[in-house]
Amino acid sequence: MEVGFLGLGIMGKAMAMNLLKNGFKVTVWNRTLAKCEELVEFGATIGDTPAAVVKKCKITVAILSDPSAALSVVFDKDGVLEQIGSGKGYIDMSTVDDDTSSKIHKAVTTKGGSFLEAPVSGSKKPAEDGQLVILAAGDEALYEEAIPAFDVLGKKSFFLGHVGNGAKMKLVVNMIMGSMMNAFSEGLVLAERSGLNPHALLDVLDLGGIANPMFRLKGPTMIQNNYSPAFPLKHQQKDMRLALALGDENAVSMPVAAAANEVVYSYLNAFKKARSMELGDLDFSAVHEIVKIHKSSS
Ligand SMILES: NC(=O)C1=CN([C@@H]2O[C@H](COP(=O)(O)OP(=O)(O)OC[C@H]3O[C@@H](n4cnc5c(N)ncnc54)[C@H](OP(=O)(O)O)[C@@H]3O)[C@@H](O)[C@H]2O)C=CC1
Ligand SMILES: O=CC(=O)O
Repeated sequence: MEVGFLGLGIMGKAMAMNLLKNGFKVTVWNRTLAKCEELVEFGATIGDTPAAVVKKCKITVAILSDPSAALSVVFDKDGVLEQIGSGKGYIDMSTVDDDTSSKIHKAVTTKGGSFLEAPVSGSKKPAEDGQLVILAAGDEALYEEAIPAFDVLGKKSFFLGHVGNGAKMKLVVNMIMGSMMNAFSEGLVLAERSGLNPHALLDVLDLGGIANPMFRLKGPTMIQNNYSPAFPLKHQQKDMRLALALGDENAVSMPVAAAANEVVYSYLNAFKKARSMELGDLDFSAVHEIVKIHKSSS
């Protein structure tokens, strides 16, 4: 199966590599073209533009940073729309809001192509290991056609119905994750400042009812102040922002998520403040630094 792949960031690189290692023919494009070279060593072909990739491949997958990147790759000059058409499928795996996804869906289908949104849950390591959870919605025939690729990329795929449902599911999940990360950071700081060993806290958490892979994976590195990016903080803040907007649209009050994103006691704008301190490219667990700063200054 020949697949086009747009976007070779942390996730895209790992995912495209998995496809190559599993026998797919992959044509890649990335805004910073130099990032394509590494994949060529593993058999990838480079497309000069998104349009060139779509022209060559029956199915093209994209995973890009945010709504504006997702729209730009489709609608700008040399973009996906220039070559999409009957018999071609476009699968956007970026985390975006349902409005963005719907705009892309409308444009692609107006030109006769088929569209699937398929954001993923799971971070750099699950992407490398082919253990993502795929949250697909849109064209069911394209979903069925993409199953061999999804089986390589993920451990489980969900088909959630019409376009927008995948985007919304992903935002709900990441809203919960962002709120949990704030609470976890506060717990680590509270343990340390009250004279407890934070490693003992991790052991206790891991044996109880709130044990989870995120605490297990991130806890030890957070204690070491190591925020090497797997899921960049700037993307987590984008997801909190989009989830809060979804809450607004549906008249759902989300004080915990709002607090995580906007106002938590006196460290206002936890995620936003972290961005302004240029922590945005670090892992989202770097929110821990903000909690620590606040706890020192209060
Ligand atoms: N990292 C993670 O753990 C997870 C991330 N996600 C989501 O997946 C998506 C990608 O994440 P990740 O790989 O971590 O992000 P990265 O920041 O590592 O990569 C972003 C990608 O988007 C491209 N890009 C950004 N702006 C534009 C633009 N205007 N036009 C064209 N291309 C652009 C970048 O190109 P360039 O190289 O030129 O900058 C790069 O390929 C995001 O939506 C994120 O929320 C979902 C699950 C897990
Ligand atoms: O979107 C991030 C993730 O870990 O999932």
